[in-house]
Amino acid sequence: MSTSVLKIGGSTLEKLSDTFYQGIVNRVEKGDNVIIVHGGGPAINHQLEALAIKSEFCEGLRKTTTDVLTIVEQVLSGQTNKEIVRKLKLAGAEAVGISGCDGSTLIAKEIDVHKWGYVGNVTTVSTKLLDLLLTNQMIPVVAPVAMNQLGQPLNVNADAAASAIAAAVSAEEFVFVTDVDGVFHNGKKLDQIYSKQAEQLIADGVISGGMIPKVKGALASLTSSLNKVRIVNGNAPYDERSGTIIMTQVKAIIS
Ligand SMILES: Nc1ncnc2c1ncn2[C@@H]1O[C@H](COP(=O)(O)OP(=O)(O)O)[C@@H](O)[C@H]1O
Ligand SMILES: CC(=O)N[C@@H](CCC(=O)OP(=O)(O)O)C(=O)O
Repeated sequence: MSTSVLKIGGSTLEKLSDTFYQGIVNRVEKGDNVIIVHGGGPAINHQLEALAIKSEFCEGLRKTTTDVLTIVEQVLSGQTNKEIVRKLKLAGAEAVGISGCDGSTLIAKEIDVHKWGYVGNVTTVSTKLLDLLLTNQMIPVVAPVAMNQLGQPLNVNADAAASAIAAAVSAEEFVFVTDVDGVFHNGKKLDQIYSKQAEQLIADGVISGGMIPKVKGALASLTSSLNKVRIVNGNAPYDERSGTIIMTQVKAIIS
């Protein structure tokens, strides 16, 4: 039995087909463990705009005031999370939507209150609730809202939350599902990139914006049990050649 973590980006959520969800359910029926971690940046933007609440990004992270935090939690936990749960139910599986606050799944620490406000980096992952759900054939669907040690909710980038979870559950597979076919360089999709190359592409500005936390999250989760992470398009058919694979140099030479 293998454990997979799928991070579904807000960029692609609205466009995912029934076949995508059916694919997840088929895997669960075969006995695989699947954990979904989702984003929802565009839906948060939409709601903030509707309420005329200003929000800006600094180095890819949303500056999160008390007002922004309320909307982030409402949209991610209350809206986006439940939409995914319902899609999975329609596809034939039981799913349970949680946020990182539930069962202390994600404990985080403020990165820099002056710069970002209530934004955190995950410091601890508890896998208890995830295990409980998986052993009962329920798909955990995790919204990236965490808590600090004092119970203060913190907004966490969804790619970083997924990466922390993939490492904590020792996932055999970790996939970022987004709105592009993979990492592009000079107009061409890169089929695979090694860790050093990935760092260079970030430094050169080839990998920018929302692709940065994905590639950094992929690099952070690479271990001996997880030697490759894939970035794929949620709206394209999935096969062995799909997307961009991020892998460590050493593993690439051995395999
Ligand atoms: N080198 C690159 N290759 C592909 N996409 C890139 C690259 N650099 C930046 N991007 C951007 O990253 C985006 C994906 O990140 P993001 O919009 O945050 O998606 P998600 O909501 O799925 O997390 C792409 O749509 C693209 O605009
Ligand atoms: C701190 C921070 O920036 N949090 C993100 C959380 C959602 C997210 O990451 O959504 P995507 O995966 O769709 O980008 C935000 O507020 O937008």
